[in-house]
Amino acid sequence: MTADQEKKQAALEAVKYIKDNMVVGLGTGSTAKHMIEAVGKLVADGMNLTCVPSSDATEKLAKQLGIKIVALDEIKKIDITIDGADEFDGDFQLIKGGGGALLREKILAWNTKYNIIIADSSKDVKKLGAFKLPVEVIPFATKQIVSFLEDEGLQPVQRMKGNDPYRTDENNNIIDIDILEVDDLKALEIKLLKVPGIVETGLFLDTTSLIIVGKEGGPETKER
Ligand SMILES: O=C[C@H](O)[C@H](O)[C@H](O)COP(=O)(O)O
Repeated sequence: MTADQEKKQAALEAVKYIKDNMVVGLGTGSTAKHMIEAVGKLVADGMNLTCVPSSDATEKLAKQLGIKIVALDEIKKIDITIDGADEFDGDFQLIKGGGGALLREKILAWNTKYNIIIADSSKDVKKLGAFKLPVEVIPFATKQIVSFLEDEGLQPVQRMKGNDPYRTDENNNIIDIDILEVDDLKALEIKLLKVPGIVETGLFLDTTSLIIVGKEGGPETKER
């Protein structure tokens, strides 16, 4: 099975949790894309769903598929959000933001009753950190924060798009850092979020309820 087939299998399994009249959070990325297409089919088949997108790209695709989109402030709580991840570990901790959507994704996750993560089997790791952790920062403070992260030994690299700094949907920059040697992720998260100008990190430590992994022989569902 290819990674993309695993992603699709996980996505199709996850949409089974969606019921009529739900408010659904739509994640971002290549795995989430399969899920959004499947949600589009549910809607085409007559299901009444209201969806909140986690990025401009997701919003665009959802609209093309005829999915009803609302802004987060138009609803009280999201019933289910289905999103991808760059890595997950045995404690349901994640690294997200490879595609730069971590800030809105984390806001959605926090405002969701039940968060489902869908992934191909390569995302399953013993310890988070082979994938660099994205940190979203405001442009005004980016250079200073890079320097701070260097002093912390986190080997920061500012994300670029060609010759220009990468910009998120919220017009911020991303700095990718190396956390492979970090054992206490909660302490790291607290330390980073205290720095003025750091808006959010791609560490999702306690929002996930269910992880569905695409696998040869059928999807594996891990419940927290
Ligand atoms: O910013 C992007 C998101 O956090 C994605 O959900 C994450 O990067 C996983 O993306 P993909 O499903 O393309 O591997």
